[in-house]
Amino acid sequence: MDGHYDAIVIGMGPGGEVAASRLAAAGKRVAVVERELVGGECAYWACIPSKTLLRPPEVRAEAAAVAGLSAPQPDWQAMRAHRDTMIRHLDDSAQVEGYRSTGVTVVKGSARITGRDPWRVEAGDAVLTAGDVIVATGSSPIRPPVPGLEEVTVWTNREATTLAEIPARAVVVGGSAVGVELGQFLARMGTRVTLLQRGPFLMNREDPRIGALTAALLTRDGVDVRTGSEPRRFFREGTDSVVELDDGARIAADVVLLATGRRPRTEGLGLEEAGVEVGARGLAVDERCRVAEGLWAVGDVTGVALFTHVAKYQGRVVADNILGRDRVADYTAVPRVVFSDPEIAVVGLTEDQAREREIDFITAEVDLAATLARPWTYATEPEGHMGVLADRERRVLIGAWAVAPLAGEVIHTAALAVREAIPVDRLTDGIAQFPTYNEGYVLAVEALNL
Ligand SMILES: Cc1cc2nc3c(=O)[nH]c(=O)nc-3n(C[C@H](O)[C@H](O)[C@H](O)COP(=O)(O)OP(=O)(O)OC[C@H]3O[C@@H](n4cnc5c(N)ncnc54)[C@H](O)[C@@H]3O)c2cc1C
Ligand SMILES: NC(=O)c1ccc[n+]([C@@H]2O[C@H](COP(=O)([O-])OP(=O)(O)OC[C@H]3O[C@@H](n4cnc5c(N)ncnc54)[C@H](O)[C@@H]3O)[C@@H](O)[C@H]2O)c1
Repeated sequence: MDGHYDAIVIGMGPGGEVAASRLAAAGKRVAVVERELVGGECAYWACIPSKTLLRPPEVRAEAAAVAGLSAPQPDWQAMRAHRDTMIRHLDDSAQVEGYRSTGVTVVKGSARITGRDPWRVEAGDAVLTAGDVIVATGSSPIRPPVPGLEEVTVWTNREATTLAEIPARAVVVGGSAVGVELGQFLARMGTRVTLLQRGPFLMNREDPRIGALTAALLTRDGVDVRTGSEPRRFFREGTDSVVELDDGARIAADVVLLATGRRPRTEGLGLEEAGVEVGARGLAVDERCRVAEGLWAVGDVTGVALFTHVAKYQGRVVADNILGRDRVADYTAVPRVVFSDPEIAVVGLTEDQAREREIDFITAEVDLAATLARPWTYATEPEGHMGVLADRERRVLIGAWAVAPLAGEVIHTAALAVREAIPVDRLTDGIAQFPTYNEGYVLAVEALNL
């Protein structure tokens, strides 16, 4: 395994996988180092299990919401078995074999950078050198520094997405993507969920309107949403995990689910020793995802935007640059979708971001049920809201959002408009298929009255 390679990839989540596959396909000698499972957090403990688990309760709720159907009963054993299939029973041997069969050297172990010029990486007994190293080590959950956390039953995304039994009571700490998705899942599976969010709004990276719509959808599913609330201490009482809030209130639960954000996984990589600075947000990269000469980073570890599609995009950017095709990353209009029911989808700038950039902007919102036919053919109690933000001067969309069924699909129409700066006049002249949720965009853009 020792030897010199064209490129070494550290971490084989989605970012590392895309970079490694592209470089290998282009004929480069590639070694990859993975300390857990090839596929990374996304494949085993994040995107894939969570979206797999969310789907049956979503279908159940959809069935209950159309005329003439009654809600099917969830079969937890079958759901769990399918989740286990989707996460490959936490076995990556087929993935490892797949890479080896294409000539990629796969080293299982924790990588450490021990030299530069050429870059030298050690993992277990292996010593590898290469002209290019790509750090793709992802992120770990943040544990809030609250006293007593070690005394209670704590779940991070790992325990929550591989859960074997549905807990009776859960306190979810954090009200953004992880808290909303997993909080809704648990509530729909019968858990009594209390969700604590510091600050006044859920989804606090987005506009407050989205936070309000999110709170409404969770509340409808029975989640006790407490904004402006955070744990002051945790303690155990018998078998209960008790959370004491900053206002003194106490909530007894079976599990405390941490959904409090993530930090870059850079510890133990030997970066500082190699003269590479690591910031609190992650490994700072330039517009080509370069950290230093011959050192690149992709995915969550860069802190740019913690999404699989961004990790994969950065993997493509880095592979192209290493292959001599100069390529600069453009993060305009990255979709941000929370797979709740209904879905929450956002793209482009929030109002605060537009203000910070001193853009003269205008917004409009449409109530989809009040304006479109599709919500009525979709469900007996239709719902859905869609909003747009436009730059008055440039006459283009700079942001859009939807909280509606299929919003995660529909948002790509707006993503294209924002990314390509399609003039508002072209958008209002658009013809969307009748009856679809997509028709909402023409109405929303018209409502801007630009
Ligand atoms: C519950 C949850 C649900 C999510 N759902 C979505 C979703 O639906 N859509 C979406 O776009 N994003 C989602 N995300 C975010 C997504 O999981 C991450 O953005 C994505 O996994 C980042 O990919 P990555 O390649 O940067 O890192 P990771 O997937 O974290 O992979 C990094 C890999 O590096 C390895 N590694 C780390 N250090 C070393 C080392 N020193 N040596 C060797 N190997 C190392 C790790 O073992 C790991 O396999 C979700 C996140 C969570 C927590
Ligand atoms: N569908 C998706 O694409 C998807 C799904 C899940 C996660 N992710 C990604 O994973 C990353 C992690 O998600 P996340 O939701 O854990 O993190 P986040 O950083 O997006 O949100 C954390 C939330 O927890 C709150 N919080 C933090 N500490 C708290 C405390 N002590 N008490 C109460 N509230 C507290 C914050 O105010 C914030 O709203 C995100 O960047 C997200 O993009 C994406």
